[in-house]
Amino acid sequence: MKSVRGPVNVREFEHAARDALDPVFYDYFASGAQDEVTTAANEAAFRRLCLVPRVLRGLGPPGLETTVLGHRTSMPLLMAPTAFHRLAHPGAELATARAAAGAGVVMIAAMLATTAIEEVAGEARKVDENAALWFQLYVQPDLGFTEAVVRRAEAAGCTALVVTVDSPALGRNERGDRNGFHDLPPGMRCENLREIGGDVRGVVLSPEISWRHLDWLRGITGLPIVLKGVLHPEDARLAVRRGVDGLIVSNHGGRQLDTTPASIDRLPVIADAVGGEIPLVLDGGVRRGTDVVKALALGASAAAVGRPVLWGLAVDGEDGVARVLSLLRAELVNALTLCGCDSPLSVPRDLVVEGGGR
Ligand SMILES: Cc1cc2nc3c(=O)[nH]c(=O)nc-3n(C[C@H](O)[C@H](O)[C@H](O)COP(=O)(O)O)c2cc1C
Ligand SMILES: CCCCC(=O)C(=O)O
Repeated sequence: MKSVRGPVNVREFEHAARDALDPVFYDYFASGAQDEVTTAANEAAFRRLCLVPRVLRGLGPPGLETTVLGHRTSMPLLMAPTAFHRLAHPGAELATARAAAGAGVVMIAAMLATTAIEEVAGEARKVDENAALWFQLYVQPDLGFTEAVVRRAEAAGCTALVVTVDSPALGRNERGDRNGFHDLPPGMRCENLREIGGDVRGVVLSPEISWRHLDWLRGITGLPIVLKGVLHPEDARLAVRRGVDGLIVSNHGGRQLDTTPASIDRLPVIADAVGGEIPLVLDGGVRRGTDVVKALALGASAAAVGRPVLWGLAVDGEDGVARVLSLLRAELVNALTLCGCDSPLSVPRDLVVEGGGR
């Protein structure tokens, strides 16, 4: 018998989204690079890590509010940037933005969105005039165009730039190759790329992008800069030295270089390298409130979700995304309570052990 309540967790949202979506678009959202080893590893790593709760702490119900990069958020969970929301639902990024603003979480809007950043920002503000929106950027070799995009994000009121640094080339996506999916369907454009015609194929993922470009970016904008896609502790140290404001420890959901480690497995070593100097966000495979708790314990200020938002959007537009966020919120309250923690800031490192040892 089919459930009448709808999905009760993120996994069930994925199943429902798979039923709802064109299979080619489902593959685009779900897939990883090549053998999808890393995509699978991200979720598997969370299952391998165990939580060791503390008892009798008498703390009362946990509060979830915290700050990330100085922004208040109703819980330590952000929306990772994902491209092409219109493939999931006609409400596209406007629906996602309303759900994020309604839930009081930061949305990281993708440069490759199918809705212009000005419209996304306007929609979020209709729900909450203080809604926090960050902008994800692929630095382009054409610096004039890159600057034009940054100016649009600034003018729209975005409060941080998330520079994706794990993409000196596009990962090899074999599901996309098999499906012949290399371009947006007619009627959909990348509205943040208007200056170059709106065609996603105009975007250049270039191996020539370097720390020099970061210095240039630092010089043209006062916005905080967050690097997304750092996995090596030396890069984390270089980022701190270069004045970067935050890092997203991420392997792009396994969509770029396949066989990188699970992102959660890189978090402790990055946290040690950074030594608390700048905030860390963890994404990749976060599907449960317990996953968020593990990220907090291992040194993140917050976690972010990519695909879960897309599953919610595909199933029921704004309401679907809102439901995914509220499920994760309820799971997080439950997990923190069961762990004996009363806030995202009081999750100790020794809450997490490998496999049950020590
Ligand atoms: C369909 C899809 C599109 C994505 N597009 C972008 C993008 O445009 N820019 C970017 O920096 N990351 C992009 N990502 C990566 C996400 O920001 C995030 O790192 C990843 O999805 C996290 O893993 P999760 O999906 O397991 O939560 C995309 C991910 C997916 C699944
Ligand atoms: C040129 C498309 C890149 C979008 C992206 O980052 C992803 O699909 O993972």
